[in-house]
Amino acid sequence: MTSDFQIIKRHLAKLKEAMGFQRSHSSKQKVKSISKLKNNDENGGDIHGSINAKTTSDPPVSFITSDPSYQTWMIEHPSAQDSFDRLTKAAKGKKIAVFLDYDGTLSPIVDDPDRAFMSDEMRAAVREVAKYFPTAIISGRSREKVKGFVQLSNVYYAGSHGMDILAPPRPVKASDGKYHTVAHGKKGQEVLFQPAKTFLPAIREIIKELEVETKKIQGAKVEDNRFCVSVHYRQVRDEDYSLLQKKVKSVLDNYPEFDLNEGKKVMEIRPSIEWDKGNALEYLLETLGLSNPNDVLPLYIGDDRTDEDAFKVIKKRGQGYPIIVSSIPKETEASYSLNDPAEVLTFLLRLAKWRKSFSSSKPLAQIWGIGN
Ligand SMILES: O=P(O)(O)OC[C@H]1O[C@H](O[C@H]2O[C@H](CO)[C@@H](O)[C@H](O)[C@H]2O)[C@H](O)[C@@H](O)[C@@H]1O
Repeated sequence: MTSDFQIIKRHLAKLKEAMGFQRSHSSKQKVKSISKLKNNDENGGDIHGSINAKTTSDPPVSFITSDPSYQTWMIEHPSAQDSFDRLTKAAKGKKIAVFLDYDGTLSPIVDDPDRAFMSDEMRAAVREVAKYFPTAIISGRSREKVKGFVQLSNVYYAGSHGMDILAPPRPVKASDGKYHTVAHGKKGQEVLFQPAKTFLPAIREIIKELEVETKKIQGAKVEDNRFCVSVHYRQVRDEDYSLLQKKVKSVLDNYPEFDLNEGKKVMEIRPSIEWDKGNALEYLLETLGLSNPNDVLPLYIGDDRTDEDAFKVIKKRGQGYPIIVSSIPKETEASYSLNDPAEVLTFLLRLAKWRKSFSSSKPLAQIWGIGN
């Protein structure tokens, strides 16, 4: 007998088909295969249907909520806010570990990447969450830069899309040992995990070449993310985009050991190694002693393609909360959604408040010996 659930699923699939949804490009997909990116929206061309015309700013909330494609999408990716009681009920007797992306999640997307500041309210919310849950920020930025934006000492940081992690020392896979460097910081002994270290000299060369090649393209910006590089085109004129793309590709032709991926109005260049935000999430869970999937629920909030790798890992574990930040329907591995960084803020505050309300135990800072 066909269940109601199956009927609804079939109905949704038909609706999606009618609206022109397609599977997303995985974060590993090269930019070479994506044409005409410049005029697409924030998401680098994932979106189809009625919202295709969107360029730099988000549609008004009234439009979003009345848009049928968004409503359909929300059935499959319900709001983490609306599902809060269900999420926390499932977490009873388990530990939650919180993982957060930075740009587009903790800070709104802005034109100048150097000015993507986090609000004091958001900082306070993350600080509060990290008092009760082990918390890590996993960003595409360099670890130092994202730490400079966040300015919290009670969270862990992974930069360069997870290729630069500073975490407590714990036994991890022996094969990882060659990428470790012991560091002594405020939190005592920590270990730097940098699996792309051998690529550093080539990355320096690439940055120099890109700076020369893109100098004459107004608005183009090369960002040094230490183990990866971003070439921004948010402020590049539409008519200059293909020239910029051509120049970036011509530099990379001499560096076949690097991949070129597409983010939000940014071309992201990174070493072609099997290491992404998903691996970083697993690594952190392991080093923080949180690897038992029956006991630990990882919660990951992110907005971009590279976050999909982390969503996949959580889905594969079968336990946890992959939450996408998006105000438009898009293909994702996430199970839940939040509209924008403002909703992320409300959600984080609620999470901390919930934990605090039944907490007779000490805050993590005291247990883990880390400050805030
Ligand atoms: O993993 P993330 O922390 O989300 O980093 C991904 C990229 O984020 C930044 O670029 C994006 O945000 C900028 C500031 O709002 C915006 O100007 C840009 O258009 C976005 O793509 C960062 O600057 C990149 O290096 C990261 O790769």
